[in-house]
Amino acid sequence: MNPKQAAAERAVEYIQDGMIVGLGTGSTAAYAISALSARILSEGLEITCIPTSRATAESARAMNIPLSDWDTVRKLDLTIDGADEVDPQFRLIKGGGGALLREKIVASATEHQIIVVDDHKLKAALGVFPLPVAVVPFGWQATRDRLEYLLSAPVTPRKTPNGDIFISDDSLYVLDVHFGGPLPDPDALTARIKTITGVVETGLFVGLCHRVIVGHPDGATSEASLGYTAAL
Ligand SMILES: O=C[C@H](O)[C@H](O)[C@H](O)COP(=O)(O)O
Repeated sequence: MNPKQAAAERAVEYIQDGMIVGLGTGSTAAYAISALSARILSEGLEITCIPTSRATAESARAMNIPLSDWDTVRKLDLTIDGADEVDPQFRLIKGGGGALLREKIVASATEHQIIVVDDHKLKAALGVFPLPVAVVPFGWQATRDRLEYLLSAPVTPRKTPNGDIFISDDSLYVLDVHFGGPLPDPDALTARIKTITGVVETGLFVGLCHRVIVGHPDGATSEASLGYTAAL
């Protein structure tokens, strides 16, 4: 079995009747959405979900997964999402698909955040994958220049495969910061970046992951948890 699929299917086992569940974005999270849909069908699982992107909402609807909105939900019991890099302290780089802002809002409101990855995503230190930063489109060129100056690293605007500038679900641009090596002081980095006017959010997630489930090439999974003590 595909390692991403194996990790995602293991994560879906943590979902219980009555939960409010966050649905992540990306290819790994997509496997979780399919597995969840299968459980709803086979077990009559009663849950409601908050999607982290329009694409995820569309997939969930197509698979008859009940969705909710923020009018009725303030806290989520469990969220399953992917990541681009994970370090030993469970810090993450996310946003390879541009969904970092909604993903961080959902993660911040989630009691038990499960990150599902294949073993290539495990890193001793974050920073080879470019760090996405969501910015307001107005004056983005000036925001990019200030980011480059602050961080001493090249910053490029995210483009679509056909070369247009990428626009997020919240009508923001995404600037990728190419550190090309370990992030400088990851715990303080988002606060530093947010001193720049025009920056909305970064794809650096600190203190927002409680469990990591890793899929391996042979289809086995391994997992570890941090700071989450509820009986499972
Ligand atoms: O914006 C996208 C998300 O942060 C994804 O969860 C992340 O990029 C991982 O995606 P994938 O599972 O496709 O590697």
